[in-house]
Amino acid sequence: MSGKIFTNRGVFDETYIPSTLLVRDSEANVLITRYLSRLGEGSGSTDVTVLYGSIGKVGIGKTTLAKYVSRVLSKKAEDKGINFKPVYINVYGASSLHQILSRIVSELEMNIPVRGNATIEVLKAISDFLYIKDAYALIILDEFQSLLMSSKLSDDEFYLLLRVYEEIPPKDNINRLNFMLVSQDFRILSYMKERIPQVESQIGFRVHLRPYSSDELKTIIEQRAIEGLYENSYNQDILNMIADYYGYNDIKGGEGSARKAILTLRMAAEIADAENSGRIEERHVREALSTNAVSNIPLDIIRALSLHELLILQSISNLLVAKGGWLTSGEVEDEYSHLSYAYGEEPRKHTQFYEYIKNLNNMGLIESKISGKGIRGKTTIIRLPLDIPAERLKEVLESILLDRIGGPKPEQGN
Ligand SMILES: Nc1ncnc2c1ncn2[C@@H]1O[C@H](COP(=O)(O)OP(=O)(O)OP(=O)(O)O)[C@@H](O)[C@H]1O
Repeated sequence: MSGKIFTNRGVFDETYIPSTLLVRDSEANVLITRYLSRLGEGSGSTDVTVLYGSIGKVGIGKTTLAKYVSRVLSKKAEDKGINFKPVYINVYGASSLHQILSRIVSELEMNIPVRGNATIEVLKAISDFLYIKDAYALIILDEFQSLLMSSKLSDDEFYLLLRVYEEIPPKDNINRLNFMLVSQDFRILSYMKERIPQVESQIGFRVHLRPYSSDELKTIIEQRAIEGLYENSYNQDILNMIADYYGYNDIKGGEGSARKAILTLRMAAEIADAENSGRIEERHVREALSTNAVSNIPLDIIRALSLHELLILQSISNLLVAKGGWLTSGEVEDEYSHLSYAYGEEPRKHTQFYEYIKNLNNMGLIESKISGKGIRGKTTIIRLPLDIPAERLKEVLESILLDRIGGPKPEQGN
């Protein structure tokens, strides 16, 4: 059926990080060198680096850079015989310092119970653990501004976490816990100044990421094309069209989003593939751009959903990707129940499920109506609004769920 376009669809996934970063490589190298020398040095206070983007610009590689740096650091540390443990946490929606510390404990694979322990005890345990293992941790806190803007952590708790070296001096005076704070834009610096000035004044490194220019986007999508598409299925003009469309410059503006450029290339490739064509042509790119399907997912709203709303939305997109059309609420509830177990969660009861459906409907994330009389009698039927593409939503939700609760558990619970 298909097979002339893609060699590896996986490289177009939102969470895929190439083995080398061709753009942002200089920022990556600076960060890697800095952390590496600190790992070697040992002593010193807690190191806090801030990585931030530009107002209103998304998909510009903040998360990618942070994860890439920690990946390379892991390898380099291993070569040097240093026990290095990177921890990545998206703190969007985190409810307390205790919860964040629990995540750190589990990422570090520490075998200690955290429930019932005071926050300070958990932090001490982390510090002791690193001391005993002679290990260094780099804690990446993504979407850090969301914490600063909420009142979930008190100022004291921020200090406790980010100046852990001062609060809990390690036994051998070697600081083993460092932080990288990732944020949407520079306002993180003023929020920090306001709430935690002593941390702000000690920031070791500030890295500002700008939206990508069209040349940078060309490099990024060419790398994906090489890794994921047959060599003769695309040409440079196709890549240029996409990169020029999204590329940012001071005169024309532009979104500068690598995410959208990559998705557009993928969509054009999917359209060509679906036509059983051997090449991606200009019209495929035009269609991918004009369906504009890449831009209609209200990320902010989706990220603010509760876990079970996310699971329900994920069930709906799974079913729509598989079969399209309108779905009955019964089949959505079944799918939701399976999915919840797969993620190790107890599905909510029927009444609550309906509440969630109502909320999602009110927020414009789904459409629902009562079906006319059919074989099954009257029932609520559901679909996604036409401008939200199920496949893309599915990917977005998978990545949000991965950040929130990790991937589905290997064995299907039910
Ligand atoms: N320098 C790069 N090289 C290769 N791929 C990149 C690069 N920067 C971003 N990408 C890709 O673009 C997509 C979006 O990147 P990422 O999630 O890092 O952006 P972000 O700025 O963190 O987004 P958001 O603002 O939504 O949090 C990902 O698929 C990522 O792999």
